Formats: sequence, structure tokens, C-alpha cells
Amino acid sequence: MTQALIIPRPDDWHLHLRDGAMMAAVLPETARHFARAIIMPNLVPPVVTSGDARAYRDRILAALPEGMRFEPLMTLYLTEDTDPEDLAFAHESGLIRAVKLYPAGATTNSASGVRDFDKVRGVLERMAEIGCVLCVHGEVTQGEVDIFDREAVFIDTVLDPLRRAVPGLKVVMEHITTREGADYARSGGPDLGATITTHHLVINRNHLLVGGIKPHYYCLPVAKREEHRLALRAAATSGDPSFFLGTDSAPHPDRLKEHACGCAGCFTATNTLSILAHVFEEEGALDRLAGFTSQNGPAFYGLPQNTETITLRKGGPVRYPEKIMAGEDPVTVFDPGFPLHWSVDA
Ligand SMILES: NC(=O)N[C@@H](CC(=O)O)C(=O)O
Ligand SMILES: [Zn+2]
Ligand SMILES: [Zn+2]
Repeated sequence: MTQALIIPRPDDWHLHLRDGAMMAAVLPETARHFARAIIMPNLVPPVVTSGDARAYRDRILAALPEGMRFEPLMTLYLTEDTDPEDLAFAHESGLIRAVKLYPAGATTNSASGVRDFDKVRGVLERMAEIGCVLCVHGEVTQGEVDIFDREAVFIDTVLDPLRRAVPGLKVVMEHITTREGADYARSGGPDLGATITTHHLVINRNHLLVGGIKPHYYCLPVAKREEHRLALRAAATSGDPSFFLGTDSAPHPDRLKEHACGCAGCFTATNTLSILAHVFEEEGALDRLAGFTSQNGPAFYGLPQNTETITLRKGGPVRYPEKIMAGEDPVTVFDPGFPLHWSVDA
């Protein structure tokens, strides 16, 4: 018996498209299934001004294959020098939907991020006034804080004080990886949301480290203990509108992942929906998949839900490529470690 599930066309509320040949390779992988995505601004150099965002949006649209539709929802990379007037202009004109906060040095291409939070207070207050969402990479960067504790410490020492200092600011905790993250997001009221990635619903830190290091499972925030993975699964499948999908699909060439100092990022765009259907079915929550992938995100961002639908169908094993090519560079597709049976109708 084949089982089918029709859901509104999903959106991805946290996506890395990169630029150039990599963008050309990965953009169709997302546009095939997703209507819109929040596009991360951590290019080198980063997307800082409205001019940068407009030029990047135009490059994305130019790279979109004939016949595919996709709406990039642009973001600005918050720096200590961000001009609040330029930001407000970009937001009011509909060019950007959010601003991204990277603590300096926290993750891939975050060197221009924020060191001194007092320096961005004025910009954050302006954002609260105009209703612009702040997306946050929530990890502290102090060398003395253990990498597995960096998210929980960030919540207590940075995020909570920041939200108290700037009431009314809409914040998305990006790619939460801990029970503490899920609990904080759940208790934060309507101005606080959290994205959860596909891979953090599937892997814990054992998958990364036991039996040999698996560079394609290395991402930031790093996968935590099993109890945290289970807390994320409970949150994602709970139906709570605070939680929505942000795949954080983050492609890197294999030569930089399989390296003595491998880059952080899992490339999941290709098989994300098949994996999510599998996870939600395992949790007995297929009826809540649409909320997570297609409804809670637009509601948080104040955007309409997509009117088109996609059909997921359960059948024989789903085939997907082990790697895709970005120019001459192979990029490994995330391997969930189990066969997938849910496919998306073309
Ligand atoms: N998630 C990751 O491990 N990497 C992201 C950056 C980020 O989202 O932190 C990337 O740009 O590669
Ligand atoms: Zn991040
Ligand atoms: Zn990311």
C-alpha cells in the first residue's frame, strides 16, 4: 500500500547557498522542493549592506534554472558598523526579511561578526521598532567554554540579557542543538522562535565520533548527546509554533571537509524532506510535518503560507546521489545512516 501526504510547499528558514559554481550546484537542490528560504549572508566578504543583499539576490535569481520558481528571502550580516538607516531601508523595501547575528569567530565565515554587544544595541533597538527579525547563531566563543556547552552558556550569558535589553525584538534561535535551547525557545513567547535542522534530528555526537571521525557529520553547533537529540525531536514534532525547519544546509567541497582542519557544515538540501518524513513518521507525528516545514515559519515571519502543495509518497527505497558536483568539486550529500522511503513527487 502506498501512503501519500500532501502538505503546503515547504520553506527553509536557514539556508547557505554560497556563490558562483557552488551556488549553481546547490540552488536547484533546494528550489526543487522549497518555495522560499532565508539566505544566510556569510559569504566572503559577507553581505553587509542593502546593496550587497540586492546584488546577491540578483545573482541567486540569475542562477535559478529555467522553469524553477524560488524566492530568496535575503538577510544582512550584522557587524559593529552596520548602518541602521540602510538596514531599515532594506527591511521596509522588502529586500531583507532578517538580520543575522554571528558572535565573531563562532562558525564558518564569522570573523566580521559581533565582539562587543553594546556596539549593536542601537541597531537592535531600531530593528525592534520596525519589526525586523534577528536570527542568531547562539554559541559563545570564549576558549575556556567547552564546545558542547557553548549554546547553553550563550542562552544564559548573551541571549537572555540581550532580549531583556531590547524588548519587542523578534529573535530566531538558529539551529538549536540542546534541551536548554528547546526549553528556552518554548518559554519565550511569540517574539521568540527556533529553527531546527534535519541533521540534528538524526545524529548525536556518537555518530560523529564513534568508530572514526565522520567529517560530513561535523557542523556547528556540534551535535550533542542523545538526550538532546531526543529533546529536539520532541520539540520539532510537538506542533508548538515556536519551532520550524531551518535546514542549515551548508555545502563545502569534500576536499575541505575531509581535511586535517575540516569545515563545519552538513549538506542536506537534496534529501531533507525524505529524512523529515521518516523522522516524523517514527515519532507518530506525520500530521505535524506540515506545521514544522510549511506553517510555523511563515507565521513567525508574518508571511503568507504557500498556496502550492507537494506530495510525499512512501514506497521503495528513495535513490539520491551520494555526491553532487560543484564545478570540479564533489560535495557529499548528508547520509542519514538508514534507507529512506518517502519521496517527493516531481
Ligand atoms: N552550520 C555550519 O556548520 N556551518 C555553516 C555556518 C553556520 O550556520 O553556523 C556554514 O556556513 O558552513
Ligand atoms: Zn550558524
Ligand atoms: Zn548556517
